[in-house]
Amino acid sequence: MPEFGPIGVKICGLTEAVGFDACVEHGADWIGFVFFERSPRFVTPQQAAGLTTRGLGRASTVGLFVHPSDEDIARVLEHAALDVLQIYASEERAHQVAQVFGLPVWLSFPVAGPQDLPVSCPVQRVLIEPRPPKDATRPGGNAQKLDWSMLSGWKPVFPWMLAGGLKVDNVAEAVRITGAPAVDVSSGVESAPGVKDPALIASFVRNARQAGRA
Ligand SMILES: O=C(O)c1ccccc1NCC(=O)[C@H](O)[C@H](O)COP(=O)(O)O
Repeated sequence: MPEFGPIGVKICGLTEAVGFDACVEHGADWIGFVFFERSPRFVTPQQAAGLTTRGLGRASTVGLFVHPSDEDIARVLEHAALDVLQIYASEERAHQVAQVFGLPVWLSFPVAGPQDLPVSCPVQRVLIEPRPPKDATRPGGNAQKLDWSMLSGWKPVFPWMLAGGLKVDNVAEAVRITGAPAVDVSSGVESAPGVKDPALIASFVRNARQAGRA
């Protein structure tokens, strides 16, 4: 798998070949698939498998699961080759998933205030995301932005990624303020929920990379 450069870029919630191919062409480090049925970005294991084969060896694939059982994950892995499991669950459950499947696990940390920022990394990487509103129908992918200033004094020594409300025109500022080593976007590179826009993907990757070099 490619090593990521100054800043890692993940594009999440791919549902179709046009968007997937744009991620590969423009050099995204990770491409994410959402296995959460209530999401507009939901894909079946078979759909994900069809897409992952298009980018073999050129980008890592990430499967996103919300409070999954082992069977939920196993059902997907029967079809789709995933490099990383990103989960919304407790730290204990994330650790268990890593042991059961032997794959790198990333855990989402919903953050409402500085008290929610993790002090250690229970798995391979943590995702720092805004805590969703109470009436949200999903725990992420809501185009909701974190108050980045909250992270300015937070200096983790473990791998992490910034997510939530990132866009072509704010990713550089987000990286500058937070010092994020990697960024994750979904809504910000879409023309409609679940439909990725190749031009926005290209600009997002370029702007994130430039920010990482600054
Ligand atoms: O995207 C979804 O529909 C989704 C459903 C359930 C859990 C998480 C989900 N998305 C998470 C993400 O795609 C990423 O965290 C993303 O970077 C943040 O989303 P966005 O604010 O839309 O860029």
